[in-house]
Amino acid sequence: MLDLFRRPRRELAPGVVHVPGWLDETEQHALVEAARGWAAEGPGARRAELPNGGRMTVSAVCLGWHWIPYRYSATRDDQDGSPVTPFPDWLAELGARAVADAYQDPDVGYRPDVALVNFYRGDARLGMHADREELAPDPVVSLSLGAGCVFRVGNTENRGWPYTDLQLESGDLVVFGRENRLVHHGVPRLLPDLPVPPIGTADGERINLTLRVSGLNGREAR
Ligand SMILES: O=C(O)CCC(=O)C(=O)O
Ligand SMILES: [Fe+2]
Repeated sequence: MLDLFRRPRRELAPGVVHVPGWLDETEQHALVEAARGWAAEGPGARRAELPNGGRMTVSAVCLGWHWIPYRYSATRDDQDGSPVTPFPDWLAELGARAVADAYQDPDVGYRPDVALVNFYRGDARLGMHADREELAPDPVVSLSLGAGCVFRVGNTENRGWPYTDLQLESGDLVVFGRENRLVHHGVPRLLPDLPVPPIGTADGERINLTLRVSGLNGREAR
């Protein structure tokens, strides 16, 4: 169906692009299935412990490199020490297509090797932060599935004002890179009352994947 009322692609700041409804329902469903598989593998998803002793409210599993606040490792050092789940080729190809579409540049080369797969329920939220553990300057690709949320895009200087709040829905793509690669961002709350297509998420559940280029090139992280 010709979707005349689709929310338009929007560049929020240089290098920060929101593409609503980028994934179709079939692709969303496949990603939810894949996320369930990764979350069930080995020690599974976990709420990572923060340096202050608290735990994140978001539960996550990593692909390619294991992210622990705030470093990468080849092994799940905060779990059973097993090797991290490999990053699949098909996901790298999806990431390349995402960046090409968001930046409207078919020749943009993008080869992600890390994914953080985040599971949100209820009051789960993500405080303002910048993704700065990567050594490469390439953009971050964010794919949203299931329940909607408020996504806060701030500035590169600090975690506060100025910022813009946007609504992310199932299937939405956000890419942030270029001069805003280190922009602060976060998820202050879910929007569980928005309609969600039947893609296999539970009531009120949101799944988000961020794809990144680690720049670690097979080297052991710090
Ligand atoms: O859940 C989101 O939309 C953002 C996730 C995020 O910023 C991260 O994993 O670093
Ligand atoms: Fe992030």
